[in-house]
Amino acid sequence: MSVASDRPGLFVKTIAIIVAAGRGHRAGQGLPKQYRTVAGRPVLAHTLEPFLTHPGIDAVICAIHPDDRDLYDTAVAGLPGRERLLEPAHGGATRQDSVRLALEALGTREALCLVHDAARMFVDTALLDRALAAGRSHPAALPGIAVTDTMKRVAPDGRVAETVERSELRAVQTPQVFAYPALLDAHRRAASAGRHDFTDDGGLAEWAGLAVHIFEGDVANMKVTHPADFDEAERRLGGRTLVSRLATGFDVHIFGEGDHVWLGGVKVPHERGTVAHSDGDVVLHALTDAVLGTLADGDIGTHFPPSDPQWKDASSDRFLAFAVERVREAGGIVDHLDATVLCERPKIGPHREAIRARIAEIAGVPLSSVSIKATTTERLGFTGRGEGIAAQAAASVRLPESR
Ligand SMILES: Nc1ccn([C@@H]2O[C@H](COP(=O)(O)OP(=O)(O)OP(=O)(O)O)[C@@H](O)[C@H]2O)c(=O)n1
Ligand SMILES: C[C@](O)(CO)[C@H](O)COP(=O)(O)O
Repeated sequence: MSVASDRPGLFVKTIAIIVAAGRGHRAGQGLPKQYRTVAGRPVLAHTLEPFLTHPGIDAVICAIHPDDRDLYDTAVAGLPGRERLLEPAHGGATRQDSVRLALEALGTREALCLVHDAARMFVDTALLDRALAAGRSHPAALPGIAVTDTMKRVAPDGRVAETVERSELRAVQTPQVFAYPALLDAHRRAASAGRHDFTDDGGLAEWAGLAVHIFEGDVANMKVTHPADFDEAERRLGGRTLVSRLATGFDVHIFGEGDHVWLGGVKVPHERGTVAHSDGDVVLHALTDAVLGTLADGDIGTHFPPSDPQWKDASSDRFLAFAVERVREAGGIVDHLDATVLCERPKIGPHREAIRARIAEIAGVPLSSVSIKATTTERLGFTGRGEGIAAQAAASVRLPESR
């Protein structure tokens, strides 16, 4: 595993940094992409396994976002080679910052260092073998693949400025490999120079004056970046296709004594409260049923029976979080949550944005995936008479076809 230090040109240790602190904005939905499930496992677990089980790699460290510790712990639980995984470092605002912070956290000297994107989940042993071989011969080496399309340089107005000679071009991937001290020095210099915008370590190493070499990459080593990449990743790992499902939910609570109601996880002042076993949050209850409906997995009462004293006065956050987690465990993605509140009062408008934000937080979806609407019933019926409050909801998800 380790390489003898007294052999010139070789290294005591080989370490791998997996950068996993990004937010995955381009991937669109839900959790940061490295924690989303593909073929039943988080992307990060797929990515880590070949590194943790490669005989030429001594230790692996991830750079993670400080908010993601629980997701990270879940993703790495039970991985083979787990004992080689170091305590994660906190990443930074850019990929470049995340790499530097992981390098600083290592404090290793005589090391050969691989840097890899958590989002490249198809790295295999052969590519790692090529990376390690290249790293032993060059201070900096990157996997590259020849481009097969004709390349144009394009002006901001869309006009083609020139056709670029493609035989000289390579699309560069990770794992990129470096001598640890040279890479740390290059990162420190770049940060001191106010540069935080290098999209890969190869570019930063080049800027720092290192001789950067290319070795053969792998066309299969894609980076999951856009939503469609997840469908492609699922297809490769088992031929599963995601299909859309839509379901609805409905809930009612009677008004009783109190000075507030809970709506979408937000405490809304009102001259009445709700009579309920839990906190009586009709919005979260209707949404929970809608999400469970997409799985044909019963309803809120199936999983949290009102007869069970442990749910007495329970905050309804956990009901929706549970339902969303069921979708994710099934390898699915929650695409959209929509609810309409039916009541004469309280007025929902002033609380709408707070409710949307709270639901997005509970469900782990972007704000743009949550919609809250409200209507009176023109003084008709129980809501019109102010006897109670109701909510109806819809949820759309994508689930593996086999579900
Ligand atoms: N501040 C950041 C930004 C990115 N990354 C990591 O760098 C890799 C490649 O970046 P990219 O695909 O751009 O990921 P994101 O930044 O998460 O995606 P997006 O740009 O769509 O938000 C990912 O594994 C990502 O987690 C990181 O560790 N720290
Ligand atoms: C490091 C990288 O994967 C090499 O192709 C790429 O530069 C990451 O780019 P992004 O802008 O972070 O998606």
